Amino acid sequence: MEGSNGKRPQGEEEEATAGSIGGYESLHRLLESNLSPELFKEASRLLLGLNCGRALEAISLPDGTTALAKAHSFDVQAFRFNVDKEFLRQPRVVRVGLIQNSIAVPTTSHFADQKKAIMEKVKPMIDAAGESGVNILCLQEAWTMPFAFCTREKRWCEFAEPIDGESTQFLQQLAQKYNMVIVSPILERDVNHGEIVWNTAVVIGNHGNIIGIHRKNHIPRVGDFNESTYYMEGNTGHPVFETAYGKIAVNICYGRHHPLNWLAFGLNGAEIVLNPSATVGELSEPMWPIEARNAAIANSYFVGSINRVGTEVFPNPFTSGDGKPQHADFGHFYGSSHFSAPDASCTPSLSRYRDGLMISDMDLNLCRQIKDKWGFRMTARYDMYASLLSNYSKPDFKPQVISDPLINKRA
Ligand SMILES: NC(=O)NCCC(=O)O
Repeated sequence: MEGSNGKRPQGEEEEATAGSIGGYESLHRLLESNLSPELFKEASRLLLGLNCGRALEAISLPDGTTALAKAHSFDVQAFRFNVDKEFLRQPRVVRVGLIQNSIAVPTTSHFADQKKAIMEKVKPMIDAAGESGVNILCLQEAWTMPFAFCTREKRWCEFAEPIDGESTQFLQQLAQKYNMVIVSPILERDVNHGEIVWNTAVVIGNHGNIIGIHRKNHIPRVGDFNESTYYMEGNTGHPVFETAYGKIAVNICYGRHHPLNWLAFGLNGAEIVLNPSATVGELSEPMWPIEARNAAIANSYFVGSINRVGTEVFPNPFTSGDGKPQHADFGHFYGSSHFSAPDASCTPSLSRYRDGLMISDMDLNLCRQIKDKWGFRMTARYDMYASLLSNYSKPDFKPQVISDPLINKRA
């Protein structure tokens, strides 16, 4: 367990802290433990912003939740995003949860055992969310399996399930039990279209019904992320799911590097966009706290960012055409799940190496308040960009560049 200073005591197994920052769970914990309270307050203000002029409030959770977190050794944190009081609208507070986790057994185990072990591991975390009254819960990308897409081996396709398959049925019961919307990102087997594979989020309603699906729009071709070997770019557009608790959308992992992807969910009216991900430190960590937060600001909605944790070692080494020697793992998935708000505030992040549940209360009225304040939608000039994009996508597009006729003249 983490000590009272946020650092693991010396002597605990090194493996337990693999992925820590000098023994600390997160940058936030590192700063909190090493700065004076005044300096920490200032650093937090600059790093996390302010919400309604104040630092975000932590909220206390029921004893049942903290007991589950202790018993199953996962990080749990909870915060509240406030809004200004309005005269004509009632508050629209929803409680949203994000779950990050490592895989449960080695990737060499029987596939059925791997899936079962992950489901067993995630179940108490879902229970903890349910006990805490979470209304909308999102799991990590391809949560039922190791992120084996680095390997290019086709046998991992066996983890793919139809939309109404085993993991959906498992979650449907929990959604109903806890009256909770659950977003379940899985590897999908499209049984109606030649059994092809997609990277899909299934949105399960609070009555246990399947509201719909979204398939990952942008497929990475970077580093070890050889996902294009397995599935194509999604064909579901940018759906927004109107749930009992608000309008939500799912921007799956690599889609977070595409501002137009974020924009499209916003144009369709999303109030919360969930970003279930699987990404590693060496590749993307400097981008992680920026992109989602920028999307929340630019599109006046909340974003929930989730990344898996740990290092997943595969049976056979692979290369990825980047000149690096062959290796058998992606590197460290750095967790750090968190929420960003339209007013530019964000929560601290969950642990860089432990499983975790991040909970936030958010009043969705903040979305319109920020639209009214900043007017980004009003000032966006969509027609100008629509015409540029339409021209750009034609084969005869010429970039609008005005060259200095004297560019080659000597001074
Ligand atoms: N899962 C996934 O799309 N990862 C790509 C790497 C990244 O976007 O950081």
